[in-house]
Amino acid sequence: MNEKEKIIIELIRQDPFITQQDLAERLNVSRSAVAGYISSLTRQGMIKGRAYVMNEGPGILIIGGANMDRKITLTEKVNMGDSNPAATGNTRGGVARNIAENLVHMGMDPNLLTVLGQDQDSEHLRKHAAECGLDLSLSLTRSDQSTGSYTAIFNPDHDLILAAADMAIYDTVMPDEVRKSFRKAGHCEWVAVDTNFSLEAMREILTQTAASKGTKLAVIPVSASKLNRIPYRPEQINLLILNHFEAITLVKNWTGHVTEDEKELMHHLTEEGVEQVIITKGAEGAYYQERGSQMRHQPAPQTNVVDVTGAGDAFSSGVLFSLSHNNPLDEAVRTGLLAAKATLESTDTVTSTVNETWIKSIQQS
Ligand SMILES: Nc1ncnc2c1ncn2[C@@H]1O[C@H](COP(=O)(O)OP(=O)(O)OP(=O)(O)O)[C@@H](O)[C@H]1O
Ligand SMILES: O=c1[nH]cc([C@@H]2O[C@H](CO)[C@@H](O)[C@H]2O)c(=O)[nH]1
Repeated sequence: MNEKEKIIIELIRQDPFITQQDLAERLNVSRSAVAGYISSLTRQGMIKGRAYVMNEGPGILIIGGANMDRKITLTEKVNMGDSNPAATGNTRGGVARNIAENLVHMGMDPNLLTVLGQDQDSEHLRKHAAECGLDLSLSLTRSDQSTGSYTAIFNPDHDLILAAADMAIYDTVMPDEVRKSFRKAGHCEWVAVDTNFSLEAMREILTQTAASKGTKLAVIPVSASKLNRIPYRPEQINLLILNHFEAITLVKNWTGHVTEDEKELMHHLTEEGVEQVIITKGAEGAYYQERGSQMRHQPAPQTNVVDVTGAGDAFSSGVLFSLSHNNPLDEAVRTGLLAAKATLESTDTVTSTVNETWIKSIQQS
């Protein structure tokens, strides 16, 4: 390496984006002479090439259900034990999948670890994921199981009468499959898990997350009946987002205390060791608390409810987006409430209204 080449290397080290023209001026030589030095340095292996630096954003792994949802809305008051006139429709669902799709719309690049059958529903879910850019490369397939499905029946006012979940496929996920997927995923800033997988698989998810330095864990229950799939390791949970009824049930399961009071529910969950807890309560909005501080509350914004499915998932997506972009919990809850409002005002479980432009506009408001 001659003197000029040594200076060029030093200048590139100080500013990897320095142009050949700038180098020429600093060395008092022509730009074409600089081009000659650069090709010589490249041949010598001192310069490996020019590269664009991508903004990868925070890595986030979402784990849990990807279902087909069947929505049945009665057109008249329910008549139990009889045939009821209704309007039906199918949509994509699954708490983990809904959250992952919302995050893709918001401009993030989440990886979804789920399990799908080999049927029409899985074909539809895979095709849609490919179209919207949702990464399913870590997901598993079962040829002998049906893709998860969720059938919800609503009264004419859009209130849920009952829902039925066929999700046996999720119980087939084995801890060693979870281990392999974590190895493939590499480092993530956040792991967010719903409670569709079995307790054994969930244990492995918590173990793998704890073993990955600096990775935060969010747990988002899908229903009160699946709360027993959360391993009792509250101190490993950085963020717990659950609705009021789930909070009452979890506190009872974990501590034996029976209470409906938000302050007491928060107290118990944070005392057990959870770092940040958010309890959503329908039109009342969200209560939240960080361990060692006071409970706070934000009311839900005025909303014209069209369809309630997916509101909780949109809320969780807004919170995860905001926290993974290093915003404080107050701001994350505000984003969650606004995402839930947009979803409630749409018939879609995941609404395309909540997208990158939307995120920018609410950040400025
Ligand atoms: N009737 C409503 N009016 C206004 N906002 C609502 C209403 N219902 C739900 N929300 C919003 O959605 C958020 C989540 O709703 P909720 O507490 O019912 O959780 P969830 O049971 O997980 O929801 P879902 O199962 O319907 O997705 C609330 O915190 C609130 O912001
Ligand atoms: O047990 C479950 N019930 C419902 C859901 C999903 O909840 C979504 C609405 O919040 C809906 O899409 C359904 O599939 C799930 O993933 N597991």
